[in-house]
Amino acid sequence: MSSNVETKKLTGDERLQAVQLLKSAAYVDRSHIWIGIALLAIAALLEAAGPLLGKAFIDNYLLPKHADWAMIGLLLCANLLTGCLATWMRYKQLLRLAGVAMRSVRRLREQVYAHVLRLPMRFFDKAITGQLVSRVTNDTEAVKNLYVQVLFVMLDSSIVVLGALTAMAWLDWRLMLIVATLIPGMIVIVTLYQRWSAPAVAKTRQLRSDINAQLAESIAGMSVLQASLADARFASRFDATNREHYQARIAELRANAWLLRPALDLMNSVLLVVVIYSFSQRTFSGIEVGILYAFVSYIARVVDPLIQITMQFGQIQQAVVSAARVNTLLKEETELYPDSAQKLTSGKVEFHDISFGYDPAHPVLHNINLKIQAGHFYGVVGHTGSGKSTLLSLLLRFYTAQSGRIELDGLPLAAVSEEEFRLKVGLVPQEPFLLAASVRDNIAMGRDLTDWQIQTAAKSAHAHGFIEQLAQGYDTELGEGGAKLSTGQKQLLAIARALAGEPVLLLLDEATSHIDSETEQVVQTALTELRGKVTIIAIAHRLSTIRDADQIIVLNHGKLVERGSHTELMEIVGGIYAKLYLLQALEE
Ligand SMILES: Nc1ncnc2c1ncn2[C@@H]1O[C@H](COP(=O)(O)OP(=O)(O)OP(=O)(O)O)[C@@H](O)[C@H]1O
Repeated sequence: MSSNVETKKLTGDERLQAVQLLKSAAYVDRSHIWIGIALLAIAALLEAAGPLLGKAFIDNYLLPKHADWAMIGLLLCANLLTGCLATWMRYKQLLRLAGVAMRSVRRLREQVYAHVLRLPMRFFDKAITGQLVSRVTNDTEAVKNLYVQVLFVMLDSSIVVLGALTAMAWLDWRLMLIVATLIPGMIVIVTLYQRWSAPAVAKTRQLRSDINAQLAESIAGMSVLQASLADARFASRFDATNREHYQARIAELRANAWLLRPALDLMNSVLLVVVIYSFSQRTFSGIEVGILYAFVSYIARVVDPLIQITMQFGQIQQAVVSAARVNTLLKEETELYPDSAQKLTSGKVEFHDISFGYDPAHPVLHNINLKIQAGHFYGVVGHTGSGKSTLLSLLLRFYTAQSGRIELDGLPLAAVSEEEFRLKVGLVPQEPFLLAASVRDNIAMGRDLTDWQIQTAAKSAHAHGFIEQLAQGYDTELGEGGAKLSTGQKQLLAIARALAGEPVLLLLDEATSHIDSETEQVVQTALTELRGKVTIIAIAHRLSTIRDADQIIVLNHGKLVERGSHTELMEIVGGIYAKLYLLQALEE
């Protein structure tokens, strides 16, 4: 995830693809863009007419003392009208172009988020949460800046400059050429400024990303952080990063204050001196004064837009880098499953010679062969790190085995459509993930379930009783992470959620490790009642949970070493299960 785009220079290809992404995000709004540009052009041209009207007033009426009030009134009205019209058109185009920018960023954000939701679990093994959040928020925001800057500031400024230069050329092309020297002069100054400030700008961005990452990390691990009295250490680490960020920002502003503004102001003043001096060299006639007025007005008008144009190059660069990062994320491959109509009905599972390693060079599962009968209850046990969760992850299609095959209902796992698979394979993880939503929403999880289905699932999970006791029953809002429930209740709710999809296969990954013995009894009863209806595979550290399973599978260092019922396994002299069981019995 921490792609090389983060730090290295972009290649031509990456740049091209990033620009393509930017174009495609705004493509549907292209008609708005053209209308916005047309409005902008008209507004800029109307504004460029102002000094010309001023010049006509000075040269034709003020200096010759020609009091033609009708014409003077007409000129004033024209000035007022062009000003008002230009303002109105700017307002209309701002609405259009800002709308395009906002919608483009919204589309891009939705596209990125939808993509992230479909990425395989192996992606999240490497992903850094803070960076990922930054990709979806900051980087797409930088892309929005591009639309606002390029479409709005650059176009606006270019049209203003072009209009002013054309009017100046019409008045006096030689003087216009003098003014036009502003353009290369400014490009030099701004390029120097950007070179000087680039390291500080890059550092600021990096540090902002670090701040995000630190925040995300501390919030995710808040309980551990507070319990281990690490808050002071984390706060001082955060302070250090924040201070560095502040210093980098100050360095950036210093470059602006010391180099950019003074150099540009100096150029502006020198240019005015040159223009006024060249006027003084000519015959001082009434007509020249009007032109001088128009020129001074135009110079004042083009300086700012020119600064804006040159300053935008850096912004564009940043937006392209951001778009390239977003693009790298969008290019992360998602798993594609067929749109097959095959239905899962029985929940029979077969592992055929499965070997797998997160790093293929270091397998964690070796030649697993296992047939799991439909409707039966299987327990999986083994020492820590023996590969139990990995076995479930393969079955859940989170990862794909390097060799061997897994079949569900006699079909290769990859042949089942995503919708059917997620509907018919339920998972109860060790940490129940609850949304800050109502009990009902937490069970339905966006699926189109009826109240009856939700309640039936809750009853099967033995959760209905405590839900009814809650203040608003199924409508009770649970707060973030299900803060209002006990750990056991959360787990029962997670089981209800898994059952609500009416799965044929239910997987429990240490669902009873954190709950009290009483709730464990409830879970055990629920599992027993599901026998014959749903195939259950439960990993359990607490062996009492799976004691009554039809079959218990024992893994050791990634190999399937024992299998059988509790009684059968207890009879194996020196067997791993028997040892684990006796050890737990002693502890209790
Ligand atoms: N996402 C991962 N990336 C790389 N290695 C992993 C990943 N998840 C697990 N492993 C490694 O794979 C091996 C098997 O881990 P697994 O989680 O399957 O064991 P487990 O039997 O479920 O352990 P536990 O009982 O502690 O949960 C371990 O060596 C572990 O370090």
